[in-house]
Parts: sequence; structure tokens; C-alpha cells
Amino acid sequence: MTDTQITPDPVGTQLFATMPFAAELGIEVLDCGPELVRSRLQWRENLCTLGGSMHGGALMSLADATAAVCAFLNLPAGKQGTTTVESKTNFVRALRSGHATATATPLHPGRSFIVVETEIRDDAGKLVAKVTQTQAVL
Ligand SMILES: CC(C)(COP(=O)(O)OP(=O)(O)OC[C@H]1O[C@@H](n2cnc3c(N)ncnc32)[C@H](O)[C@@H]1OP(=O)(O)O)[C@@H](O)C(=O)NCCC(=O)NCCSC(=O)Cc1ccccc1
Repeated sequence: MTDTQITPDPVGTQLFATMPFAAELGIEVLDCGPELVRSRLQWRENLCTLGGSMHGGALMSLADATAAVCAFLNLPAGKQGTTTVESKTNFVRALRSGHATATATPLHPGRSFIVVETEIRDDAGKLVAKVTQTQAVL
């Protein structure tokens, strides 16, 4: 599966644009709602570490931006925003071509902390990384 043409989600694109580093990386937003946020980052040489594998920092940045928007969309009434206070990543497969596609879902949308799970998969649907984060409610 290598879908290269997408229709970017307009609301999600605006939300991601509030994070300058996400915009700098060139993250594309595919779906955006409180139950699921999906985005992707295209493999390119300058995002790699040794051996042509996408750098862990790029993958974590993709996951963090996607989870941040998911947490934002799950904020309790009257709250303004979130910030990442904890992040755990398992890198289970190298990504050497195509896209890293991140799917973030809320595990626990709490009053003080929102826990978000994010899976990153390759274009064949294979798991590349699993990220669990805690986002503090501000
Ligand atoms: C290779 C291994 C480490 C271990 O694999 P296992 O757990 O034992 O699992 P399994 O045996 O099921 O194989 C799974 C897949 O791996 C392949 N494979 C297995 N053995 C080898 C081998 N010896 N050599 C080559 N490939 C091997 C295997 O064919 C299969 O792929 P396939 O299904 O055929 O397509 C795997 O987990 C991996 O590549 N993880 C990703 C690491 C990565 O890219 N990190 C980010 C960059 S680092 C960074 O940037 C640091 C940083 C971090 C954070 C912030 C800043 C900086």
C-alpha cells in the first residue's frame, strides 16, 4: 500500500501549523478528531540516522505532534491546552522508505492528565513504533 496522494484534513492542518517544528518537518494531516488523529511524514535522507533509517527523533516528533493534537481535542471544558510531561517509545522496525503514518487515540482523557497512545506504521501497515505519552492539562 503506497498511497502518495492525500486530501489533507483542513482543521488538522491548522492545528498542526500552531507547532512550528511540526510544520518544519513537513507533517501531513490525514484525519483529525477527538477519537483519532492520523498524520504522516515522508521518508527523506535528511531525516535519517545511519543506514538510511528514519531518525528516532523524527519519529518521536511525528508521534508527539499527533498526540498533542489528540490531547487538545480531548481537553476538559474551560481548559486551554496541553503539554507533554512523559513519553515512552518502542522502535520495533526501521523505516527506510515511504511514509511513517502515525495514529493517535486517547487512552485516558482525564481532568489533569490525558494519556494518548500513538502507533506509527509503514506503507505496508507494519508497526514501526509505539508511543505512549502523558499530556498535562493546562
Ligand atoms: C532490528 C531491531 C532492533 C530488532 O528486531 P526484533 O525486535 O528482534 O524484531 P524482529 O526479529 O521481529 O524484526 C523486526 C524487523 O527488524 C528486522 N531485523 C531484525 N533483526 C535485524 C538485524 N539484525 N538487522 C537488520 N534488520 C533486522 C526484521 O527483518 C524485521 O523487519 P521486517 O518485518 O522483515 O520488515 C528492530 O526492533 C528495529 O529495527 N527497530 C527499529 C530501530 C530504529 O529504526 N530506531 C530508530 C533509529 S535509531 C535513533 O534514531 C536513535 C534515537 C532514538 C530516539 C531519539 C533520538 C535518537
